Amino acid sequence: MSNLSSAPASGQADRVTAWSLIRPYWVSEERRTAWGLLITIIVMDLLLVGINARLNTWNRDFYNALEGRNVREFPQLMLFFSALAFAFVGISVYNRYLRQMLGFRWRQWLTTRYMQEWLGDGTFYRIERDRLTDNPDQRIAVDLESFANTTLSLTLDLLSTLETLIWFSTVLWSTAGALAVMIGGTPVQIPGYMLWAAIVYAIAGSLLTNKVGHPLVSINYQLQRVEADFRFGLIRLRENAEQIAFYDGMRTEESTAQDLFGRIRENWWRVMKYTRRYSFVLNFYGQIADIFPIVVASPRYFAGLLSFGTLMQIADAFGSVSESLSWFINNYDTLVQWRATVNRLREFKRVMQHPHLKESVSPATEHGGINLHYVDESQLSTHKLTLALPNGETLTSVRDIVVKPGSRWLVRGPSGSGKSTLLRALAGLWPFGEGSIDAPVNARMMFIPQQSYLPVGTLKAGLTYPAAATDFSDEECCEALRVCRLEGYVDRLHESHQWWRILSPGEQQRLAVARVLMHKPDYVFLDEATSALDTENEAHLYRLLTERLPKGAIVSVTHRKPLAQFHQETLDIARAGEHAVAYTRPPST
Ligand SMILES: Nc1ncnc2c1ncn2[C@@H]1O[C@H](COP(=O)(O)OP(=O)(O)OP(=O)(O)O)[C@@H](O)[C@H]1O
Repeated sequence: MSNLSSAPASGQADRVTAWSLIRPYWVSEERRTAWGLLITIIVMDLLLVGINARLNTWNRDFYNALEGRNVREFPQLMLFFSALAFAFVGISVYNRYLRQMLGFRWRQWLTTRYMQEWLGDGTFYRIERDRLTDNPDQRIAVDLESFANTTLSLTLDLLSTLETLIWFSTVLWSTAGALAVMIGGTPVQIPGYMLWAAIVYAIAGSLLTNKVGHPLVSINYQLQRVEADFRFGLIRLRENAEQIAFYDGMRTEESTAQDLFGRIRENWWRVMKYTRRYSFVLNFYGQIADIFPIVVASPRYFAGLLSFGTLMQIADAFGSVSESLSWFINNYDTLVQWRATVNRLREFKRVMQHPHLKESVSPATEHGGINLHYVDESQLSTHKLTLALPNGETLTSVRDIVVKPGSRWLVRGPSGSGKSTLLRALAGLWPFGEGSIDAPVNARMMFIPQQSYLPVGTLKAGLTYPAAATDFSDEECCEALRVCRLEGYVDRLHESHQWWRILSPGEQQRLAVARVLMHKPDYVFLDEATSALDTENEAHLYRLLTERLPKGAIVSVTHRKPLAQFHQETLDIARAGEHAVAYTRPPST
């Protein structure tokens, strides 16, 4: 039994945290490789920081050698520098290579999982039907990539930054010495004063940057959304190029595209405004950083307590410490984008985990919704079925029907009365309303809409969809094409095209019927599936269906009177309020 309207354990939905997005990969079946790569990268990072630290002492010796015009030590120092530089280059290159490898593996793992979750159990359909979230394609294609790579680089950079901080803090503490100041006439020693100066300097900068740049988080979230909307708008335009050209709708399309772009522009101005503000802070901070340590250390240098080499070493160490402490400032842009990406993925994950969430609070399902039961019977039946819209408004009530194997049903009714919605409910895609449906548990069902979906690929793949092309022989496909009067395409079975652009609507409808003939479902539901065909071709296809699926039930939604001859039962659907309820009557021509 499946109750489509079953409410989720609400409350759990909001528990999607950044950590719950990060964790799964690191405990997955790929964890060994993942941790192996991560640890190798961290070791390399440590080596790089070690080399930098060694260069810091080299700096002191180098400047002291220069100041003392020590020609003998100079070549040795250059040789040592070359060795360090070579090691640094080699480790850096492979460090980056492995980071890219790990980032991609993580993205690949996430993409596979998200695709499974999105496509599984009709979630993608419910998300679109109820408009639960925007642009899921962007979340899978762009946000996951950015999430994996940015999380990785931020974490690794933070780790090596911490190591740099510890290392160079010790250098600063030990080399700069204590500063003697007079407070209220009493001499006071401040040990490791350069370190304190670096800490105060970095904290002040971080607080200021956060204050100035904070609005960028939500602006970036919006920006990603409007960028995706704009891209989607252009894709729709491209997909419907012919129709737009027929309508001569270029002006309207241009203004729609301009409107969408206008929203990007609006957001972009805001991004620029706040970026300008925080760039001021960042640049002032960067400029002062060059001179600040020398100014602070100069009293001890002028007092002769520091050599020139040590002053340079202190300036270098101060730079490293304040740079490490300014990690937050330096990565503010990236952090802002990362948070926006995480928020988008959290929302997407929440919606995927609970695609029924909106249904459970919809007025249309608060009294139970339509219950779809899978029963061990060969017939399909409805009980006290009322179809409604997601907002609870009643569409129509449907008289109880029993669709037996081999029976032929005609569903009729005015446009918008709810005929397609009834098919959606029978397919388990529409929970809004009341009553129940008993569907045969092992029956194979096929729903054929007016315009059938054709995947990208060969004509054969389109014909055998949703089965794989390899599930049917070429002979079976050719035969199905021929009987549906598509013999002209028999030789093109293995050609790959965007077939929905090549085949005429009528040909696409014939292809859909050929698909049905090959799959031989127990139940076939045709929703205006032959509307693009002439009466003779339409009758030919219906004759084929009834002859070749003698035991299959056929349910047709159509406005075409001549089709009545192929059906024995009729279900008339009435709009709510126009007639009391929907009713059945014998077919009439
Ligand atoms: N996802 C949805 N959200 C809100 N309303 C919807 C949704 N899908 C369909 N509707 C509305 O439900 C009503 C019935 O639609 P349905 O497609 O079932 O009509 P129909 O009888 O098949 O019409 P036609 O004969 O024109 O194809 C329409 O008014 C439609 O706008």
